Amino acid sequence: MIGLTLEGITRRFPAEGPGETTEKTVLQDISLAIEPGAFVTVVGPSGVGKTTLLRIIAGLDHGFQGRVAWSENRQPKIGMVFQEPRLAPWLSVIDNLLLIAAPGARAEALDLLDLVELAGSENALPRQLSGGMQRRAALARALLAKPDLLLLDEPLISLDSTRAERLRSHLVGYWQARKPTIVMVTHDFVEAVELSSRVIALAPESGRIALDRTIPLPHPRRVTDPAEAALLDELRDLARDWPAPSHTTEEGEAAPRASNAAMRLLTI
Ligand SMILES: Nc1ncnc2c1ncn2[C@@H]1O[C@H](COP(=O)(O)OP(=O)(O)OP(=O)(O)O)[C@@H](O)[C@H]1O
Repeated sequence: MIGLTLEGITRRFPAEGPGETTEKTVLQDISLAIEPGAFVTVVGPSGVGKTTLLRIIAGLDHGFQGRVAWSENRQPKIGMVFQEPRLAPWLSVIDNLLLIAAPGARAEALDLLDLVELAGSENALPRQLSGGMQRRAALARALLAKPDLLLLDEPLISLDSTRAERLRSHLVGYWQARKPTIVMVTHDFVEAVELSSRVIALAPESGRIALDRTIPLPHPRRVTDPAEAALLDELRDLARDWPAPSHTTEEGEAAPRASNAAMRLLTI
């Protein structure tokens, strides 16, 4: 198991647009120690820098100030699921999975496709799948690589609520069995509180950490548990002034986000 430490991470992007001279700071002085085997969820409004933080941790963004250090002084094996699935369009789903897997991994790849509820789609080309299905294939591909650190950018967005519920439970089962360290980004507070061992909220404007809570509750969790309910209330209070995000449906169309997460927040 691998842990990581973020020390004073600050990310500024150059000014955009003619006449704009001020740099844009999206993350400011983010310092965190993430325990080996933790399941950390990062929440925050759209544009606050959640994806940027994942990209910095993944080593895909080098333009930041600060430091990322690993608990064992070695570069971990990192699996990342991006918001866009990034499957090779000319390869079938199973071949996309096997592209970066060890030889002889076909049976395991099929098991993982089953886990993400894509059994029977292994020979389809990515374009024959919906956006949500492609994202699930990308999740299976990341799991097959057996990463020490799994970085997930909204992996369950746009799924219908029943399927999302099942996949959450599969994801927790995978985490408990394998104990990779997970850092996940989500807009869904209930998802954050149901799944993770720690929730971190980033504040708009300042780009700093607004909330950092560990969740020492066993799984499966119930949102009616007082400790969970209290944390949800705290997150809702924080988010009162956040600009409304938008999301993408299973069919890949932009849709107003009056959907799952909001409904679930309202009904709990
Ligand atoms: N390469 C870049 N150059 C300039 N600005 C960038 C770059 N990458 C990200 N940004 C800006 O940084 C901000 C944070 O982007 P990021 O994608 O990390 O936000 P986010 O919190 O993940 O948003 P969302 O929830 O909508 O995915 C955005 O305003 C974005 O436009």
